[in-house]
Amino acid sequence: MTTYADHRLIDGRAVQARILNEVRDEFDRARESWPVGRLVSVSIGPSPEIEVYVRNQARGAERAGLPFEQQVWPADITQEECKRRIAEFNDDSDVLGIILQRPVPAHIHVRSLQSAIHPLKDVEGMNPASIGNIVYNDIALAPCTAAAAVELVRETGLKLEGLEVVMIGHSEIVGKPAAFMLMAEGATVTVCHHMTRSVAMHSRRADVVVVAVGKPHLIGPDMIKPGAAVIDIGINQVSDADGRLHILGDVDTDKVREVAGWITPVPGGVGPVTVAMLMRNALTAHKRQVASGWLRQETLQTC
Ligand SMILES: NC(=O)C1=CN([C@@H]2O[C@H](COP(=O)(O)OP(=O)(O)OC[C@H]3O[C@@H](n4cnc5c(N)ncnc54)[C@H](OP(=O)(O)O)[C@@H]3O)[C@@H](O)[C@H]2O)C=CC1
Ligand SMILES: Nc1nc(=O)c2c([nH]1)NC[C@@H]1CN(c3ccc(C(=O)N[C@@H](CCC(=O)O)C(=O)O)cc3)C=[N+]21
Repeated sequence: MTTYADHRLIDGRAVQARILNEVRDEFDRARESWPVGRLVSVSIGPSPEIEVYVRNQARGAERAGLPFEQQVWPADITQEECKRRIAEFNDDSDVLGIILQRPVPAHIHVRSLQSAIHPLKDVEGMNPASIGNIVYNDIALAPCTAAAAVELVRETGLKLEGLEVVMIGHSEIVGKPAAFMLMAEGATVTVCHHMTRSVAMHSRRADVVVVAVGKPHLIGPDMIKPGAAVIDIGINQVSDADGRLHILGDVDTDKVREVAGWITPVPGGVGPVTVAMLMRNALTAHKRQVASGWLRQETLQTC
């Protein structure tokens, strides 16, 4: 197989560090004018898979200088009680943003809860209003993972205008918003899903391939144009022969890196940048809360 001199891994941890430093500096400045509240993470029921990224979010918040509160609600909590608690957070000016961790138990209607989070506190960009705004090219509060994918394409230095991008996977929280955001940046976007006749036929002619499916090693080197950028969003837990758990992306990284111009590793690629985008969204949410007078009344009361 040909090895291309220009292949390189994109270091998501370095991108994360840069963004978190910027966000931290901005929060330091913002605090001189207005109090900055805390982020509240809500998990419903125990879930080991959620724990990893909640821990990463907590670390990211610390590095951005933001208080982070982790709540775990009982697995048998009712939908009504969840909504009541979310409404309390909406009204609490010390709560900057609400993160509703997925998955939730089967009896909980997650979309309905996401709608209950006030758009000004929707730091994950999951409220239907936030997702709808993406159609209008208003991408300031976009879903963090989709935003991370776009950020990592920018990191390659490729000009997004006119770029041929193939998005593999079209879920509501990742693939669809990522496709819209890339369109907003001027890319020509093809979206593939499980009914696409030949994903390889599309991906092979793309300048950038973004993958969010959830199947380890779905994307091999024969599916990538030499020199293309590959953004691997997949996070799949697999156990090795000794029973130890590892995470793998959707891309066969070792083989694809021989062909690709740029590739994001897993771990150390999209995951850390997703956490950074969450903190950037928190900053945007704070600014919007100030601009809309949301924090004014409370501050006057405490003066
Ligand atoms: N790094 C991060 O921050 C995050 C990572 N993830 C990871 O990203 C991956 C995807 O997550 P998510 O979008 O929530 O997953 P979903 O299961 O919601 O969506 C998967 C998508 O892949 C499509 N698909 C399934 N099989 C194929 C196939 N063979 N070829 C092409 N498309 C296919 C599905 O299409 P259809 O609907 O037509 O079946 C669907 O649109 C997971 O590994 C998840 O862990 C998710 C969120 C955040
Ligand atoms: N409401 C909600 N918001 C989410 O943001 C959300 C979600 N639900 N459900 C599941 C996915 C998954 N996800 C990850 C984010 C970061 C890492 C991450 O930081 N990963 C590191 C380290 C992984 C490790 O330490 O094992 C890495 O890839 O390098 C992983 C996974 C967020 N998700």
